[in-house]
Amino acid sequence: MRLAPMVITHTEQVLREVLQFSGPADVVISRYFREHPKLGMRERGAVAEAVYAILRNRLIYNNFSESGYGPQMRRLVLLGLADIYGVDSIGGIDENETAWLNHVSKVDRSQLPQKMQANLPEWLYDRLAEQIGEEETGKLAAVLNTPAPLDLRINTLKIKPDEVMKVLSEVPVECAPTPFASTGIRLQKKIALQNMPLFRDGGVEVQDEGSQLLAQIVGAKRGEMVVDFCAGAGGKTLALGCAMRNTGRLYAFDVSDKRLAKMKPRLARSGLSNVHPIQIAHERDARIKRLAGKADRVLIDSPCSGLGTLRRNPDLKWRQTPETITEMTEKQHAILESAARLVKVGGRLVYATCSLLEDENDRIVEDFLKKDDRFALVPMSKVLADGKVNLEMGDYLKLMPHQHQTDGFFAAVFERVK
Ligand SMILES: C[S@@+](CC[C@H](N)C(=O)[O-])C[C@H]1O[C@@H](n2cnc3c(N)ncnc32)[C@H](O)[C@@H]1O
Repeated sequence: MRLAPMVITHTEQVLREVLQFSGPADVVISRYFREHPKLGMRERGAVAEAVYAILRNRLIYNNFSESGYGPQMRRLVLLGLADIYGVDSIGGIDENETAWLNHVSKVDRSQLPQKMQANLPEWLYDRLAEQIGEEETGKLAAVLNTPAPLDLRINTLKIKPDEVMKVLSEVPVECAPTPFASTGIRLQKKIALQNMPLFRDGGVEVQDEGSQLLAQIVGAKRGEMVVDFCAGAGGKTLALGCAMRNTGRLYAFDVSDKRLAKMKPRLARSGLSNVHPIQIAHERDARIKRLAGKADRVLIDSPCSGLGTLRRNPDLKWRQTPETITEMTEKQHAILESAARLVKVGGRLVYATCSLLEDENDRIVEDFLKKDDRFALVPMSKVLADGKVNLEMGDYLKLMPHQHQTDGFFAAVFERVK
């Protein structure tokens, strides 16, 4: 089916705003759709997909667009639509544009310079290449520039895994248990989950397998006191509450009331009653001090650059800079130091990010261990073996999209020994 010509103009309008990078792309796109309620579902899908394709392939498209003609924004949009739907499906383009698109579609992209193929800003490419080498960076970038699969976490308080599989097979949608996280299911295609009782009644939540695994390695148990220090909209809070079988006390702290508000409907669906969401002013808030030395487990799902989630948020690579990373690391040091106070002797502290950068990961935890001798690192290899997770790791959890088919995640586990 051919796309309506208006898809091009709508995409151009959205793209113009998204490329200013003054806010997240998904927020800009959602607002645009709210302001244009008459836009159909198919058109909305095409506009969003095209914008995401342009963000993912920006360097290659900029290069291709030099050979086209007409407004630059239109050229980028046509390249995005052609990549997703094929040249023949784009309605409203003239013969010259068709010929140009057919010409560039024959370019062998594997012959382009590696940095252009990676479609990453130069500073980020260089940092990743320094960490893992150019070849590996190329493989990582290739996967980061593809859409993520849809992973679900089963809320075992409400439903059994085989019942979920049965419901999904009736959709029908191809799915399989995730390889590492114990209650994960990976779907081969996106489905309209929001309308299904399976989702509405809290049987499943959307959550990347990496994020699920992170909650799993916290090891939260029945009856414990657990703190989710940067709980946000509660992705990991819900998984922790489920692991605790809805017993004990689970504090969900965050500085953002907006994010905590988004947790509310998710909590209601989940059936959890052991969660206490609390808005704090900052990481040294007096309300935190009352819990000092009392928590069995503290998870810090730290604010970070989010560069491990580029499959979902491709705009982040263009919005982050070396300066924003430096600011972020200052925050990360401060949060880790402060949240550590909550852990009781014998308790565990988990520092995690969805960043791929050692500056936000290894460097932060190395510095922490140097400064605070009450904590000892528990090697991730041991944490995973104890949790019967079949995954090879060294001292830290380092999930990589091209190796583990998850978002990029980092985690380190510490035990308070004195
Ligand atoms: C990676 S997100 C958390 C995602 C969430 N854990 C989940 O699984 O859905 C990081 C969170 O840290 C919060 N944050 C930022 N600064 C903070 C601080 N000083 N103390 C506590 N939370 C903070 C942000 O508002 C954001 O929600």
